[in-house]
Amino acid sequence: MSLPLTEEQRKKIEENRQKALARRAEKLLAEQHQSPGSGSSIATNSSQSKQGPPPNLPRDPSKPVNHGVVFLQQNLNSSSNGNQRPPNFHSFHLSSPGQAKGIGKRQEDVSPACPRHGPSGQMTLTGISPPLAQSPPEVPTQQLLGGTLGQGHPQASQEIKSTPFANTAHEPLAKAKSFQKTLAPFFRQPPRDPGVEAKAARPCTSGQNISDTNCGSGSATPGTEGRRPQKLGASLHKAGSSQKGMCIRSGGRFQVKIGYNAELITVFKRLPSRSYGNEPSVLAAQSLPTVTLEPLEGAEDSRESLSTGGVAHTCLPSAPSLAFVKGQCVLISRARFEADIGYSEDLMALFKQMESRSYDVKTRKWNFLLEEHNKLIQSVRCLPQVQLDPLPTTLTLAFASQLEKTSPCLTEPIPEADLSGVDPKLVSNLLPFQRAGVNFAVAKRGRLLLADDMGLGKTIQAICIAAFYRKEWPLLVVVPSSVRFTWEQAFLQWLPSLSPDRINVVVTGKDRLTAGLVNIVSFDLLSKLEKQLKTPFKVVIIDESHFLKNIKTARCRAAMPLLKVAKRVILLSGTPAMSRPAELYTQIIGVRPTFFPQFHAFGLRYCDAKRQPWGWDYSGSSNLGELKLLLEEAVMLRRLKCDVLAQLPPKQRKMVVIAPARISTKARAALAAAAKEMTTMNNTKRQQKEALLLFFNRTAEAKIPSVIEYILDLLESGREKFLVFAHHKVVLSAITRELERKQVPHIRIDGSTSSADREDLCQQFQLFEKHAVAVLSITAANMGLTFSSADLVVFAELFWNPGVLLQAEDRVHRIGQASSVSIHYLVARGTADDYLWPLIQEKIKVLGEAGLSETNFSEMTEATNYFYEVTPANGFLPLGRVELSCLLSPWVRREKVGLTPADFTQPHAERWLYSSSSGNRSVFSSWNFPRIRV
Ligand SMILES: Nc1ncnc2c1ncn2[C@@H]1O[C@H](COP(=O)(O)OP(=O)(O)OP(=O)(O)O)[C@@H](O)[C@H]1O
Repeated sequence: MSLPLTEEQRKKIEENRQKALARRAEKLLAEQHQSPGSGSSIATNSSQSKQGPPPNLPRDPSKPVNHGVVFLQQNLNSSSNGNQRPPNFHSFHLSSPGQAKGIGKRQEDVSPACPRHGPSGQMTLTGISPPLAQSPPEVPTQQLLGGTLGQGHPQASQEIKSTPFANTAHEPLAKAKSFQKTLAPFFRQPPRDPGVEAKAARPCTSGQNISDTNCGSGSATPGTEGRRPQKLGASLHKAGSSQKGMCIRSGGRFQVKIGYNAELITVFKRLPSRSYGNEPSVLAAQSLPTVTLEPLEGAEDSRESLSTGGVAHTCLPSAPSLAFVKGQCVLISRARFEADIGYSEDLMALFKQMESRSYDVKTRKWNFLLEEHNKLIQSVRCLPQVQLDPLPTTLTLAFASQLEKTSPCLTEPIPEADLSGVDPKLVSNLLPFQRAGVNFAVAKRGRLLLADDMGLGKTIQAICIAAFYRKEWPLLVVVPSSVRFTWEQAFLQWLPSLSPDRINVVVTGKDRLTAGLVNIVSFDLLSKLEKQLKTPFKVVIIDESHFLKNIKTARCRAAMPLLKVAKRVILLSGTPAMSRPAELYTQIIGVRPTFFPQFHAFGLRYCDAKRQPWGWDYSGSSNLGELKLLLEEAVMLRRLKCDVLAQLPPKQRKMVVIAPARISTKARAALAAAAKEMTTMNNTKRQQKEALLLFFNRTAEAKIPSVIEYILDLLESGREKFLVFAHHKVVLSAITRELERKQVPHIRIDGSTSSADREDLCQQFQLFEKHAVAVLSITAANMGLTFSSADLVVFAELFWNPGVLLQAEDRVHRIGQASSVSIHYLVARGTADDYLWPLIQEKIKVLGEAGLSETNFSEMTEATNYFYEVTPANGFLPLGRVELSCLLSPWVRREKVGLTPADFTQPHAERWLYSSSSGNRSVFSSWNFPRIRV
């Protein structure tokens, strides 16, 4: 940390600064003398305003007259151009003290005397003229006068007070012109990063910027920002004398205290917010031999101040540029862009030549059809004092059809994709909005970010899109490790044509990444295994693609090259950016590698990039409307739950298969022992029950790491509020411990929580504004509590009484719940869940058939792939209907197919048993028994 400067050090620094500035002025002056051609200042561009193009008139240094000027500014913070960098105010020097005269006429009255320089249509002192002539007709005159024009008029927030100044109307016409030359550098933009400046710099069209034309007075005002003060220095030197003045803040306005200078007054008169005060103090600066206007104290960026008279100058924040306007084009809709730029008379004239022009009274900006973009930019390049940056190339490419007007209609309907090659089971199950998602993906040639809200079925859509490009497989699916097996199940469920042994779930770093036709790998393993890749995958799915948000992470570094070479890239995320646009960058270039090749360009435009002493800060946001349009046009499809609520069931259950790899060897051994105990043939019913309880206990401990991993993944994915139910204290405690460690706000309600506390905790959770987790006991918190502010329930453990589970689900699915509720059941292979899950299914089914439960659990979960429908066609034997009594006892099933306890713990690739109950519905888990081929 640096120590504060002492007073003495500050003085020394200030002295040195003054000296440096003086030396700089000297040097510039010398340069000025050496190159007479460049000594000219104001561009020869004259306005085509009502007054017509006046000649370049020499500055008149005569008539020293004492007078004061009060220059009022209402809104010191108003930004004058699209760059959002307010021009700064600089000191100025005038060569000839003038005779005091009244100056009070409005610009229109004086205009014949106000020379404009340069080619037709060009106004030199951009932003000074009152906006009346250029104002859109819709804007009330009073607004214009009152300074509410805003963007189109940098000084629009200034109030016009036409307090008469003495005698200005009688000033020789010639005087006015030199004001432009002299005052132009007063308001300049702060120094910018050279890189940024270079990027933003508009090529000088004819080499004729402001500095290129000599107005005959010898004073100089360069057109380029960096050169303006130099020319000013030259001007001062030639004049040989100057006046001193200063800016004094006065409420929302500021006063300029300075002696008379005819040119200065002419400029003042052209400022709409001018007002004249006759207080003695204002006159204090009169008749000084030099003119130095000291800017307001405390203004930003004192480094930018220029001192030519030995006075330290600071900059005036937000003062409008008198000479140079700079801004940018910003997209505001698929068809239109707006010019985000300060006021310039010539620019207004140019805008009015655009056929598609439209003025937005709210934003006070002009906007145009995209097809006029190139024309406008080209025309603006002829205005030396205006810099209007075009839309970035990425945008012009993305909206090429609008720019080139190749597309007759604005929103062309997305054609229906031909899904005849995709499994009918999948296609027929797509909800209408999901089908539209697949169409969108195919229209984008298989490269997109599918950013549907959580729970809207991104998995089924992604599988369908990938299946559309099946000829280009093998397919790579990169997912968080906690959902690897859920994805496997989803492929099995939705693509019956895909043989199960063609699915390769990569479980360890020793596995092969390319062993299957469908290869599912976690982010972390991908970074270890990517070197295995000899030929790139042509089709890649990335689930929870926001995991790639940080380009520096190993997972991102591993995935990005794959995405670049893949032909189809399907990114899935319900929360592509959780806090700032910078997080979107990798996902955007993942889908469109040619967009914004440099992050910096993206950062400047959309992350409000700011240079800090330590480097660039990209944590902000800017032009978000444009970013949204770009994403929607070329990268992303996003639907919110509320958009498609009518198509969604009130509850969506999902079985999440927890990765068995997370179960420790010790736990696995304990589970095997418990399973063995359960399968002892001669056990009584009571003994069987005890054995199941033992198995259940062991399962609880074994599942803890995977449960925690899943919860943390949910939090990382942006799930804000959810409930986690568990039965065992050890599980509840492990979860709360982890949440405490991660400092995630949470509540816990279990059997030891008093009824008074329960209500309080419940209220606390309901009122939490950000993310929060309610950790609840299945048996102690399944009734009487309302958690409708959440829409997700996670069951870390199962329970044999489905009625209790349903009640627990309904803590969220109740009155006050406006959304579709997601229920995730975490089920671990090779554990008691193998028994409990089918048991629960059937019990609920029975309840449903008896009219005691509205929920057809089996139907819901069938869609969530716990079961596998078997047909002889796919090589498996349907075992026929199994009696309900048998279903309630897992042993019957086992005996029926002749399994041994060891089968329960075999590697998942070999576990397949299929059976069917009524109709075609399978009722047995697809993974908890060995596979039996017919
Ligand atoms: N068309 C459908 N038919 C049947 N079930 C569906 C359908 N669409 C989605 N589901 C089910 O809805 C649940 C949520 O789907 P999925 O997990 O794909 O959502 P998601 O958008 O990926 O959510 P998240 O972002 O939370 O991962 C799953 O159980 C899924 O099987």
